[in-house]
Amino acid sequence: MTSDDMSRECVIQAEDVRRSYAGGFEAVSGVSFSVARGELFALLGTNGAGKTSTVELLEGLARPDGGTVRVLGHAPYGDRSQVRPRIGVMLQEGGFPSELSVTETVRMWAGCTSGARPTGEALELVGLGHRARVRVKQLSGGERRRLDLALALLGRPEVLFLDEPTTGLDAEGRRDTWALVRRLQEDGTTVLLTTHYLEEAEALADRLVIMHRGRIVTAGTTAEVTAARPARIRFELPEGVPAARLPLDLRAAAEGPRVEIRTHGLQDTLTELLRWAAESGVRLHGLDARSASLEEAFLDIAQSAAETEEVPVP
Ligand SMILES: Nc1ncnc2c1ncn2[C@@H]1O[C@H](COP(=O)(O)OP(=O)(O)OP(=O)(O)O)[C@@H](O)[C@H]1O
Repeated sequence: MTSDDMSRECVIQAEDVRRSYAGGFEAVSGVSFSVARGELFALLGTNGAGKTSTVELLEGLARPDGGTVRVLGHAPYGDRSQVRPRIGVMLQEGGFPSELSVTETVRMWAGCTSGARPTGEALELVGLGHRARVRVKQLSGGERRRLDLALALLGRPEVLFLDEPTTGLDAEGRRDTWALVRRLQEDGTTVLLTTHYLEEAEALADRLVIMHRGRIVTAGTTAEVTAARPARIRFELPEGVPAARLPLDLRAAAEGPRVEIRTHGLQDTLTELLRWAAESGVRLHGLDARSASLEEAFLDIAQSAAETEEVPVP
């Protein structure tokens, strides 16, 4: 974070938070992070890592069994009446009465929301204006997600909790939602996002954490999280050019004509490769060079976390 970020008001704070379920199973085991005003913070993790269990504490749906959570300076469970009007929550399952039309659903919600946006505006924001009269039961899965989002945005929340906001949306719907989330953030909304789409976190998040089995295993910006992982260069050698002709240190990466090189010095390795190709008059088919993605970092982290947990066979 820059010093400017650090001076910004801390809007969400979790400190050594714990949550257990009946039977004593601890789903959240000492999680700490903070989110500044206007920041988009992503909570990522393996299945069952404890993301939803954590977010529910921030939304005021349950009280932590240990540690503290603060949203806008209040305890979200204990001071619910202070926090609830200022936050928007998009849950994984909206659970609307399916016989109501889209407009009726928004109006019903607006009835219990102070300072609600006009119904038409809320629907236009999420691209559902043309479906206003349709019954909820006739909406597609993606359209229901949009309705969930419209309801979360109805009260112009200062803090928005988005739990898997683009599940079921097609590629265009996903991009539209991303653009909307960016606009809200530009207007100063603080966003806490949980998602399984790492590309989504990469596109939107200022900072993120990755959880596994109730704990945070990595935290930082996307660049920080991916920095330690090698970049990748892929290409295919043309017929008649054996891998043995590649520079010595690049040969080991070849499997037949297909070559995949992993490197911590992308620029130097690429320069060496391209110089060799130019000098040898070799055309590299399908050449693709990229820094490590969040997805690769995530898979690495999940795999190494799982390996350290493996119980040795006696
Ligand atoms: N009501 C409950 N009672 C008992 N255990 C629960 C309950 N809710 C969740 N759990 C357990 O707590 C752990 C964390 O669940 P949680 O839903 O928070 O994970 P998650 O990271 O959101 O998972 P996913 O990515 O799969 O949605 C899981 O092992 C889950 O089975």
